[in-house]
Amino acid sequence: MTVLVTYATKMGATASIAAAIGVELRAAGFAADVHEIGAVQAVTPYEAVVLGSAIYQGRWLPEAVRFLRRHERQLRTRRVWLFHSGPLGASRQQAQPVPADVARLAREFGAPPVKTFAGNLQADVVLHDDDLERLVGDSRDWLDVRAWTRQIATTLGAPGEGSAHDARQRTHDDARDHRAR
Ligand SMILES: Cc1cc2nc3c(=O)[nH]c(=O)nc-3n(C[C@H](O)[C@H](O)[C@H](O)COP(=O)(O)O)c2cc1C
Repeated sequence: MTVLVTYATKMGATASIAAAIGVELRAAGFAADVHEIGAVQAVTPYEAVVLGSAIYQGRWLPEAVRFLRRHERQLRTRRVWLFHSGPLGASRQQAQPVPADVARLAREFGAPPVKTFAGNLQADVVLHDDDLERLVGDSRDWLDVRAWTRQIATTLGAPGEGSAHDARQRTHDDARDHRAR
């Protein structure tokens, strides 16, 4: 089974989280492709998708939301996990609200609750902004990232296994989408 791990980032923190998820999935025996969202043409080669975005001003990066919309039909027949990266400093462990557009799509996919990961803020990004300057630093929690990924691996089951019914359903839906284009 190959898992797609894809992400939207402005400053790289979410990219490193996605890379760590890929490493952990491979350690669990899965094939995992890790790509920035703009580099992904199709989700059809994948049985499961893990997608994350950085949060800015309470919202996901627009390319992440566009991706979810563009691939909505295919994602409905795949296992989907979503995460976002944001909180810093003293609030780093606080789960962040899921933007309404993302929450609606997550429901469509039957995805589990969106996971919040703590983020990273580099000093050069926030020069002359006193509020943000106080939050500068790397709050990322690699143990949290690994633990969440292990749960995904457990849910996906042993590598190579997969419901034949699920696979048939995906093939059927993908073929229908292809004809509809
Ligand atoms: C201008 C600005 C706005 C931000 N807004 C939020 C926010 O609303 N919620 C949040 O949790 N984090 C917020 N953050 C923190 C970033 O999400 C965090 O630094 C994240 O890890 C950056 O990810 P990236 O490096 O992948 O772009 C903000 C950071 C900046 C610089």
